[in-house]
Amino acid sequence: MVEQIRVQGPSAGMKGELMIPGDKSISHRAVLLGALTEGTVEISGFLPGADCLSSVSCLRQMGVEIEETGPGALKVHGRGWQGLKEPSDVLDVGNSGTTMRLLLGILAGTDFFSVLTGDASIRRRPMGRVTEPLQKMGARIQGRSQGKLAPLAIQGGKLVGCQHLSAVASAQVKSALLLAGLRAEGKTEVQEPAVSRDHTERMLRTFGVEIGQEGNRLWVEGGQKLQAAPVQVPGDISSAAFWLVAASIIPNSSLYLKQVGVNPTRTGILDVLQAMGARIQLMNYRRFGDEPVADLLVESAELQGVEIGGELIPRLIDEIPVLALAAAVARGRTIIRDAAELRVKESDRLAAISRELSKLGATIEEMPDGLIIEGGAKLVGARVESYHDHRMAMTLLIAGLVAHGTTTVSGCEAIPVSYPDFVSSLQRLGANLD
Ligand SMILES: O=C(O)C1=C[C@@H](OP(=O)(O)O)[C@@H](O)[C@H](O)C1
Ligand SMILES: C=C(OP(=O)(O)O)C(=O)O
Repeated sequence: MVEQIRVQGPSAGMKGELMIPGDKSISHRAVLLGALTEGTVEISGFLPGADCLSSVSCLRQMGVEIEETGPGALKVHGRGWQGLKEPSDVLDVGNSGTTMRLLLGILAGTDFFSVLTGDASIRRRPMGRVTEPLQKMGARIQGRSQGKLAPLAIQGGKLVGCQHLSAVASAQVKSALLLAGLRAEGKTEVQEPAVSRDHTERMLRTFGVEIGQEGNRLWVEGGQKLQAAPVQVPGDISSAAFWLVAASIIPNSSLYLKQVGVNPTRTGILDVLQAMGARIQLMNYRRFGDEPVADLLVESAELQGVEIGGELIPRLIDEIPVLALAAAVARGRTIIRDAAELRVKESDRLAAISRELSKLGATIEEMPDGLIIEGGAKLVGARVESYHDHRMAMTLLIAGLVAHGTTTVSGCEAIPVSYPDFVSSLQRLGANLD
């Protein structure tokens, strides 16, 4: 993927059908949890994004055999915790926070030593939210900043079940602690301030694990085994979000997005766009295993500003950059609150989106935990920067489609982290790129 892409705008209406690539969160879990079963997990619709491939390569270093049997088709030969091998070199998670945090939860319950690192962005991201509760369960973890920053060294061993109260609604924290809990003595409980995505719980139940639940509080008893079952990965609503916004804000557009995961812990973007006046229809509602799926038809619409915050935020956390673009061209003001988590993603997404959309003519004020966006901007092309953040790069390319003139987006090499076909899909839909 080239580092820099130029877009000529404004784009004519976008029309057509798109198969949305596999869900990143579910793809990670299919291989990571698949490796913990004692059978063969057949996966279809796996996302070949760089982040998920980092999960695959770390597992292979731990002796897990993962075969590619076709496009998006993998066979994971599970080894159970006992069958995992001490990696003979450092595990590199690349740009993937999900790989690092879920692997920490798994490694805590092994009987060997591992070292985990990643790229410059990963080495800045907070890991104390996972390492501290794992240490409380008995894991021995060391790293920079008193074990809060990667590289991290972890010596697996005997764990004891604990009660954890997470300060953030984070599926990565919740998943790591539940996984460690499966290897701990007794009961492990995790409570989060709001519900985060629940793919781990759904997949663990599919693999035969019993999980207790009362509202935002979950618990597992240690010593449970995972049984292999096939996993069909739905399309990623976080990837569909770019098309939902593009088709809404480019006049005369109509896009049919196939096979999109519509798990209610992920559909905040649909609720908010619909509240803004977007024309989105859900069709052919069905299930892929335990995950709900639908096709989405989106057509251009006049959008209006909204105010969002609270429990909605974890349901659309990764979509906020592209939502900010929709808000910038909508009528009226949008206020986004309670989204300070965006400051500790691949980039500081609150700072990045307000700075870069402002360069295109948007009026955005950054708050410590959100954004105030004055809508009605007439965007004009400029040079913009993605900070090596895949979601920033894709948002800015869509912004370039509505801006008048040339928008030059740098940092596009990050796009394959979550959406390897994004640029070719844009071209197929007629976007003027070079
Ligand atoms: O568990 C997951 O697959 C993810 C959880 C979210 O992160 P947090 O757990 O840090 O909220 C999300 O932003 C990330 O893209 C993927
Ligand atoms: C934050 C993201 O992923 P991760 O935390 O896995 O790096 C993302 O994909 O937007």
